[in-house]
Amino acid sequence: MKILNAAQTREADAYTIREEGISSTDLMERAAKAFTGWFENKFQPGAEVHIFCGPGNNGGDGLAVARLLHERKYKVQPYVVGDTSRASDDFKVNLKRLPPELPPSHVEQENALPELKGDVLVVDALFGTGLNRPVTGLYGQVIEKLNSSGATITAIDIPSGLFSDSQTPEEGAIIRATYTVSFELPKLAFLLPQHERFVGSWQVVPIGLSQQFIAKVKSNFYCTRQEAIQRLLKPRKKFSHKGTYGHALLLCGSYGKMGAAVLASRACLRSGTGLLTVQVPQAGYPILQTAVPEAMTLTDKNRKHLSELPPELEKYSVVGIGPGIGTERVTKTAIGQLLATSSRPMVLDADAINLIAASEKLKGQLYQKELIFTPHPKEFERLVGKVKNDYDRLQHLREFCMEYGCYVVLKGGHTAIGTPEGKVYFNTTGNPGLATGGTGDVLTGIITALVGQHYTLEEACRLGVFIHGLAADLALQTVGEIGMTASDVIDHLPKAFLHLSQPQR
Ligand SMILES: NC(=O)C1=CN([C@@H]2O[C@H](COP(=O)(O)OP(=O)(O)OC[C@H]3O[C@@H](n4cnc5c(N)ncnc54)[C@H](O)[C@@H]3O)[C@@H](O)[C@H]2O)[C@@H](O)CC1
Ligand SMILES: Nc1ncnc2c1ncn2[C@@H]1O[C@H](COP(=O)(O)OP(=O)(O)O)[C@@H](O)[C@H]1O
Ligand SMILES: [K+]
Repeated sequence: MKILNAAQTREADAYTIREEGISSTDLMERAAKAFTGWFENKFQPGAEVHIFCGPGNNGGDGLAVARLLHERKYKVQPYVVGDTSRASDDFKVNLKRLPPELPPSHVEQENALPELKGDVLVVDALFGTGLNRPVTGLYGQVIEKLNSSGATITAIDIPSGLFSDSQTPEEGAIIRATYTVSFELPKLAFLLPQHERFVGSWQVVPIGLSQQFIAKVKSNFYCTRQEAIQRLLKPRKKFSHKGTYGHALLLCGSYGKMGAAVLASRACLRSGTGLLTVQVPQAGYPILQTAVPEAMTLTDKNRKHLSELPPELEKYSVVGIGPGIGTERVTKTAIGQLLATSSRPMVLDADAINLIAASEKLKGQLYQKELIFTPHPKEFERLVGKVKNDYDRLQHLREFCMEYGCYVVLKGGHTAIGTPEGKVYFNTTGNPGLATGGTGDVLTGIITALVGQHYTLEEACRLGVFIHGLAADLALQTVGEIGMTASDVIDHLPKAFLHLSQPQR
């Protein structure tokens, strides 16, 4: 699913109106109906609903929603906030369409606002994607008052005051919504951790914007949908054999962190690799052989740390390196050798990233290779330097990927996958149960297995991140978020692959 910026969304609206020969008021009615449908599923009729409308089309949506919810027996009170003498045309049309028994309350100064009780519902229709400056003055005061009311706030399209695709200036007030119901596509702002407290839980409702327009408009940002991932999944062939599905090599673990090697290995095997060889320091040999009998285990000459590469590197189809390896000097040397000698695609995680980040020499060896980095935000900052905010982080992500021609899986709530073309795919699976040690090692194992099975690097990143989150979502049903461990995620990988390979109803 493509993510459009505010200007492109306006163009999509205009294009749809032209193509379908409808009026902008018709499109607004569709949007209001879509919102109302969502609202009816969420809240019982009879509830008290206070709808705050600004001067633009978002306010127009609010007025149309007020009329529709009133028809559906909610106790609605619309408010028209500020000077609406220059309100948008569709706002005016919908103001006129309010039935006589539903007169709007005009809020021209803050003290005209009623005291709202915490148990009422608020619909925020002050500003949408037409916001062009930070919200201050009367609108800002209204937003602060709504935020402190304790009411359940549902934002139409986007929380008022939040810029949809660039950093909101600090002085602007922003609605803290419990729910945000967005039209047709999500906004970039929803996917950034810094906006969690404003956006709350978000949903997209279709309003029939032109798919033709959306398909041809250029965007660097995408949200991954299950249907797209299902199309990537390759069924296994009847006469295939273990050689068909790649021979993965994992270089993981150090004294005290052999668990990382076990987790990455188990996840790799549960993600369809044909063969797996794991090289661990000597101290890890009995551990690996016992915990992961399906894997072949090689040992380093060093007892505690990775210090050398296995012979015949080229016989492996992919190399995954990093989980639990530590940052010893000998390990850094081994990574230098790997980058210098291997022509295979590589998945670089954890301390492999930290060692590279700390060495200009190693960074210089990254060009012209097939590389996937899987940093969490701290590791990413070690690679690219301190970032100012989430938008800045995305910019660094795109620049890093374009400079080195690599993929970066920037992990987090909506993991962002950067590509060498400067595209970013946001993942849509996963839950806070994943916020526990070892789940990143699991992801390394999964992506390594997929690259070994000849998925392209982009496919391996997108499918790998999606399936990792999906396994965690399936694990929710039995272990919940709090009790979830990395091993639970591995245990649910088979179900996750099954789920993806079955046609969805
Ligand atoms: N007819 C259409 O094309 C559709 C539009 N839709 C709605 O329209 C919204 C966008 O509408 P608009 O483009 O009218 O934009 P807004 O409703 O966000 O409002 C823009 C108006 O607010 C003013 N404004 C912007 N920032 C301000 C600030 N900080 N303080 C005070 N005033 C400020 C602008 O000068 C302009 O008059 C979408 O978010 C969506 O809710 C939907 O109804 C779908 C169909
Ligand atoms: N709140 C969250 N919601 C969804 N996924 C999360 C959340 N927190 C962490 N994750 C995921 O969990 C994994 C954590 O990886 P990482 O930080 O490397 O852990 P570790 O190094 O302990 O294995 C990543 O895939 C990340 O996207
Ligand atoms: K809004």
